[in-house]
Amino acid sequence: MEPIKVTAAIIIKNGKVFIAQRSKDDELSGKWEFPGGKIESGETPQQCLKRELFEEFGIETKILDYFGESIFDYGNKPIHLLSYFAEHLSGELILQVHQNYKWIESGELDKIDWAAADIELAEQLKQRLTK
Ligand SMILES: Nc1nc2c([nH]c(=O)n2[C@H]2C[C@H](O)[C@@H](COP(=O)(O)OP(=O)(O)OP(=O)(O)O)O2)c(=O)[nH]1
Ligand SMILES: [Mg+2]
Repeated sequence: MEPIKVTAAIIIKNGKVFIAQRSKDDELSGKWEFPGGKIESGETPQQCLKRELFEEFGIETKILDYFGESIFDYGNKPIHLLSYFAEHLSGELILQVHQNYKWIESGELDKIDWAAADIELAEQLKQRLTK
């Protein structure tokens, strides 16, 4: 089956990484993620990510460099997660779909209860940021 393409943002501010917790009525309830969402037809990954960050948090962002990817199958549908660094330009963060968010130190990246697809990505990010 063709994987579902999903974008994920790595937003870093004052040395801390932004992560969000999926909501209670979600398939991956309580798990933490790099926020983003499914790429819609005709969209580039960068356009998708900018749209998702506005829809989910009401923030304007600039999408920066590609970081890395992860392919994971939760059982019914493989997910191809594409991550990009992003800068928070403006707008107060307001949760629209998540139950919580936090800014974490890079050293905490391997201590989070991640959605399974994110574990490898978080590990790669920790190596990148702590070296
Ligand atoms: N955005 C995002 N999704 C992730 C991550 N890790 C992970 O397993 N996923 C999975 C959860 C979902 O099954 C799938 C799609 O992400 P999503 O629920 O954010 O999609 P979306 O914002 O477009 O929401 P919807 O329209 O489907 O409700 O990707 C991640 O770090 N970020
Ligand atoms: Mg989403």
